[in-house]
Amino acid sequence: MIEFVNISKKFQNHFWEKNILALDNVSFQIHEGDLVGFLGANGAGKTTLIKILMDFSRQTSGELKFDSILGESVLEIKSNIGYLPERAYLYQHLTGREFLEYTGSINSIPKNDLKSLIKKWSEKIMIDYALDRQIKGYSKGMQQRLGFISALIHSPKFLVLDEPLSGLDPVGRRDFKNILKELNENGTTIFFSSHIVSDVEEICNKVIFIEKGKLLYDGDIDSLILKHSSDQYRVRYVKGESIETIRFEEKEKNQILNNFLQENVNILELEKDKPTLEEIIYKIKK
Ligand SMILES: Nc1ncnc2c1ncn2[C@@H]1O[C@H](COP(=O)(O)OP(=O)(O)OP(=O)(O)O)[C@@H](O)[C@H]1O
Repeated sequence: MIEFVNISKKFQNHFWEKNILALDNVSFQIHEGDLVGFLGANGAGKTTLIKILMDFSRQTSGELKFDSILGESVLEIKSNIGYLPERAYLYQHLTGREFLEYTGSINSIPKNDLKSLIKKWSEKIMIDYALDRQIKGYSKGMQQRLGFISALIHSPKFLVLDEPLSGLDPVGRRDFKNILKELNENGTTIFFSSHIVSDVEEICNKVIFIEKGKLLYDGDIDSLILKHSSDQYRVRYVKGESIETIRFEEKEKNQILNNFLQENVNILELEKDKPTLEEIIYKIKK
């Protein structure tokens, strides 16, 4: 659907300053139906790449390819993409409703549809109670919710979100993650940046990981975890008043489980001892 081919981006603000290589030969693809988490530390190059994707900034070299599912012309492609920037600028003097009416009209949503879409999304994203207040009185999380609606109100095929979960409380983060999952299940391709590995592990099927402008991993989360899994099993069981955990190799499995059965041990959990995505990312970085 979208392919980044050897994308590099250099910044040089003044001729006497050293170049900053914000992206270094980055190549990967986003396929239709993907829910992709774009991970990287502060300054890794996430926003730079997203700005190139959104055509707000030009790469120094490399190519960005869109396939025809998103449209033939630049205008059509843009109309099929919803975008939430890292720091969305929302017109502070407008009310939430006026702002959504404005974003809906620039996305050519008919007036009648727009009214019901604003109602549906503001209720779902739980900002309906503040729609008639001026945005300047909104908290950071409330502005994030409004920005999120403005990115998706025109039902784009592809959603690009720069740090959509920042500024939200734990309940808000959970709601947003559920909505992202639901949108993806209903066919929207989603690409979002984050610092929080566990959020990405929880909802994404694919991860792109960059460090100092270089791509370190691009692919499926499940196969990455499997690749880094050991041959060990982990069992949690009840022993007296406490819960114990032991680890053992594949070849010891039958013997240990037989022993547990004979002794009537209460097993709470038995699974392959696999690392979390966070542990793997930490390993890849080193
Ligand atoms: N306009 C610019 N001029 C000069 N350097 C820039 C510019 N924009 C970004 N950079 C540099 O490019 C590098 C990548 O920045 P970028 O904002 O893409 O990182 P990020 O991964 O989005 O970070 P964060 O998670 O902190 O938002 C940084 O070293 C940054 O200082």
